Amino acid sequence: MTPTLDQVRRAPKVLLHDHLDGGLRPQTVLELAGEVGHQLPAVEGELTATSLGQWFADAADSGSLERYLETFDHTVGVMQTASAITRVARECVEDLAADGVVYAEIRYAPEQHVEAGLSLDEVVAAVQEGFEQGVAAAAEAGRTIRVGQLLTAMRHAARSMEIAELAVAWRDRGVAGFDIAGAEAGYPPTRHLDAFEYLQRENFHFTIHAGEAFGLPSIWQAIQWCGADRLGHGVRIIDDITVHDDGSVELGRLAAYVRDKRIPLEMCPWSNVQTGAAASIAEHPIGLLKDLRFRVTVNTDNRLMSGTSMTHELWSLVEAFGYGLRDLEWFTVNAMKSSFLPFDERFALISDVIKPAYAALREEPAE
Ligand SMILES: O=c1[nH]cnc2c1ncn2[C@H]1C[C@H](O)[C@@H](CO)O1
Ligand SMILES: [Zn+2]
Repeated sequence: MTPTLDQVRRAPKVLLHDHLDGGLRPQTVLELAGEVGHQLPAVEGELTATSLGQWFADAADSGSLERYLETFDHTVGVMQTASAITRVARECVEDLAADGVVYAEIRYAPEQHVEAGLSLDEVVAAVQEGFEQGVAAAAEAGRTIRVGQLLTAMRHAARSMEIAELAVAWRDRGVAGFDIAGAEAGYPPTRHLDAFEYLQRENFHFTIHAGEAFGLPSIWQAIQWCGADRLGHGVRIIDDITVHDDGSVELGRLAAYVRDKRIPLEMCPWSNVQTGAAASIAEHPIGLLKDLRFRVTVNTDNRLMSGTSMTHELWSLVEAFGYGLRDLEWFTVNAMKSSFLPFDERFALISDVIKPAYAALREEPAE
């Protein structure tokens, strides 16, 4: 059954890969830049929330991860005080809840928010405060959402051990896991091996951006050297899959391992189109990977830069691949199973929230 856009909007959604500094409202960027005197980029015509939002989308639509990442100067630049960070975190949760997201893990790099003198600990506290305000505001608006923080270390920098320790220190106060992000080529995840080994000794969870702008060696290192629980993007796993002329499919050893071990792929279709990792949504490897029953999840990555939302990502897949409600439920249950929440809580969200809601949507009369 093909869903309507309104049904996709109302369906419960789970988001594992969303950057806090990639999801600001354009209006908030404008206001915060005015408050702190941050110089925003020159846009065509008058500088308004609309023209600024368009600037982000155009600049990010670059075909290169490096140029895509340059746009973050203008979001990170206005997120240097506790009040600004708290506001962005609160609005993030409100926006996700309004989009029908019921569970989200939201990431950012604390080390990028200390330019005006905040300590790493104060940054995490400011985000947590904003998340709690956002959950409360969503509840007042009749929406139930649960959120956790993922602390990211920048792969070109050298603070991963410190950030890993910060994540573990906050594990019972809102931080669900750890990640590394930033330019991939030239910065292999093994540079941060000490941090990953520390996290494993602590029985903590982490995901690694890998297989986005760089291919199989990056994925292989993330899994086999670093021990990643999930792959951020992981889209280049497709390079280890051969589709023969007769339609038969052959998996290389790494692709087979990823599928056999049910390693979750945090796929972000529109982000990949912008950075050139996929030519279009219709040609995105997610279609084949889903058919082959990899543990695929659907995510937004950067809602501001991609002008996207969970509804928009899923709806684009419905349009490109003809997915129905059962397919969307499969992505959602995959994501919930792959979250860094304790098992019993994941299980409860699947059986008490996700499954009943999708069953009810399927019961709705066709338009
Ligand atoms: O898709 C991405 N790949 C690698 N790095 C990314 C991506 N999206 C955002 N980032 C970076 C830029 C942000 O400032 C940082 C922390 O959220 O993570
Ligand atoms: Zn990302």
